[in-house]
Amino acid sequence: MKIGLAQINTTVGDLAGNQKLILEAYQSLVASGAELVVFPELAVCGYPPRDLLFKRRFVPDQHESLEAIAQQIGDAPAVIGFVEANPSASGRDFYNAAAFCYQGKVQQIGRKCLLPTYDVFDEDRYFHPSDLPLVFDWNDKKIGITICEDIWGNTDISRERYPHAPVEYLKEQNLDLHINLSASPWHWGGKGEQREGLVSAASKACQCPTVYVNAVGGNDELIFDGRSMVSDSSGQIIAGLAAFAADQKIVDLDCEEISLASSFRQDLMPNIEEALVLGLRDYVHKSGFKKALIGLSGGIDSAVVAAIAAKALGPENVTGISLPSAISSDHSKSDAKDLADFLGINFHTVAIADIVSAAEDTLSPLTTGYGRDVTEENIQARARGLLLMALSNKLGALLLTTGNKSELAVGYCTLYGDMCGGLAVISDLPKTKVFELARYMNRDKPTIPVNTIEKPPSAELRPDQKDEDSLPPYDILDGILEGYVEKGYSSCQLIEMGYDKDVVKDMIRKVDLNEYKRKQAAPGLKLTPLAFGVGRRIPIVQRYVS
Ligand SMILES: Nc1ncnc2c1ncn2[C@@H]1O[C@H](COP(=O)(O)OP(=O)(O)OC[C@H]2O[C@@H]([n+]3cccc(C(=O)O)c3)[C@H](O)[C@@H]2O)[C@@H](O)[C@H]1O
Ligand SMILES: Nc1ncnc2c1ncn2[C@@H]1O[C@H](COP(=O)(O)OP(=O)(O)OP(=O)(O)O)[C@@H](O)[C@H]1O
Ligand SMILES: NC(=O)CC[C@H](N)C(=O)O
Repeated sequence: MKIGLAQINTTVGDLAGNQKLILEAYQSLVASGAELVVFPELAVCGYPPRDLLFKRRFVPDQHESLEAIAQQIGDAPAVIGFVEANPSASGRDFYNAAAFCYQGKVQQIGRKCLLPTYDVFDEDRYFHPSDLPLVFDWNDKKIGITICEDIWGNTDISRERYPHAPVEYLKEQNLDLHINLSASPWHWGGKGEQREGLVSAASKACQCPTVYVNAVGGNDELIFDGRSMVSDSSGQIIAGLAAFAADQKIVDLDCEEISLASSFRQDLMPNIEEALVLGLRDYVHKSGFKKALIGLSGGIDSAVVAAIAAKALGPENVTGISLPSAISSDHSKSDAKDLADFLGINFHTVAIADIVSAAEDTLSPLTTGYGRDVTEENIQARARGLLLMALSNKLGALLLTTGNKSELAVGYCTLYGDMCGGLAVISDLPKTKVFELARYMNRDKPTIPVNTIEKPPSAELRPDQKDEDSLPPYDILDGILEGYVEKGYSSCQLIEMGYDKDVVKDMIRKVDLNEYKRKQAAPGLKLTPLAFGVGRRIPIVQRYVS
């Protein structure tokens, strides 16, 4: 049997646009010989729809869209993810469902059994779980349909969470084909390999091929990497689709030719670069923007963000602004200009010395006698924020904010200053990884000036300031932050791991104190298993210390 895998990039809530994508992919795959076409989880409305589901017309409108799609489906079936209204409406009003459509109608409906409710997922809030996955006969073939998390029920972490794994049921069903519709976002730490293991294990258990179709594209902070795949009945992965790009392919299950896409397995840095490019491009374009704006300090964070933006949007759509103050170094200006030349982006200089002194003079009747402190440092960052947001308004370009995960963790950033902006591109990338990515981006041609990578990081908000005056070296800071923020270790555990007691206590205190800043920060693209954002919900006002 020839199966078409339609790895499409939907937009949440764009019912008309998603319908068009679904029908175009269906028609082109069927024209090329597909006998059955599979789409990702919730393809009709996009994933995750979150509280759009509570808008009274959303699910009915989405049902109408599914009906309109089904009318265009001919003899070759399409399996399409959608939200089904739950007629028994016992609290959770919907099912996360898959429609098996052919000959102009929805002929079968499968429902998700395991509802992920952890990290960025919140499906228990919306969906009712099905007891069993759908199994039915079509054209003398027995087909089983699962939806994303349903195949995760057998993993070590989820065995305790879910008492019944749908695959355990499916393996008794003598299936000819197992189909899984997914919306599985990427993060580093082996997610791709984990999925391959699960797809392969499902095939081995059911002794039949598994067709796994994943979503692709950015939606808010989530980056779906695609990498749809097929495994044969022995569990061998026999086909793979592109990573971080829309793709479609026909796989002939009767002709088990191994045709893995070359990008199927990749090193960490290409993954991070591609994830950021896709996440940034989709956030900007799906929000209705074409252009982006970045304050270029000559430092590494803004350089990496500008390089990602140039790749994602095209250099002609990116503008870098150097905003030197009275204390800015010469290299901050020349490194910013070199970067803009390397990238081919638009570049302008707007001096802020006058606006900073005007702000200080205006305040002086109220501040005389206090002495200079962080207030004046922040006035510079805020003057830049003011001017960059004005240019965003005027040029219709989205301002990208440049803070990395390390500084956002400890609050080394100015609220309403350098935190201004619509998307925090690298807010889930620790500073040590920012350096690695910058070096990686220079692999083929000069992209980021070497001086930007080699000079010591500095906020340049007071003369001769260096990040390491206020923070431990970044390799130590990032180790502590990974342990405390991502793994939940206590200070005692971190000290036992060999980190200095005073440094640990100071950094943990800073992380806890700065929750208020992160709550007001722009949304950021998720790259790690635990990002600041919807997957981490720490109270702002709290006093627990561990
Ligand atoms: N719990 C709470 N809930 C809500 N708001 C709270 C708050 N605690 C303080 N605040 C408010 O926040 C203010 C303090 O925050 P903020 O004004 O940002 O100022 P603050 O955090 O004191 O200073 C910013 C620090 O970041 C450094 N920095 C700035 C810019 C860039 C970089 C870099 O390297 O990239 C580093 C800078 O050198 C300075 O050390 C308080 O004055 C108060 O208004
Ligand atoms: N002179 C400047 N011109 C333009 N933008 C600036 C300037 N200084 C700071 N910014 C903006 O504020 C952000 C924070 O910069 P800062 O130098 O304080 O810290 P950083 O974390 O070392 O960042 P970077 O590595 O980009 O310098 C920068 O990434 C940039 O977007
Ligand atoms: N949509 C889903 O069910 C996603 C959950 C799954 N564990 C994943 O991250 O891939």
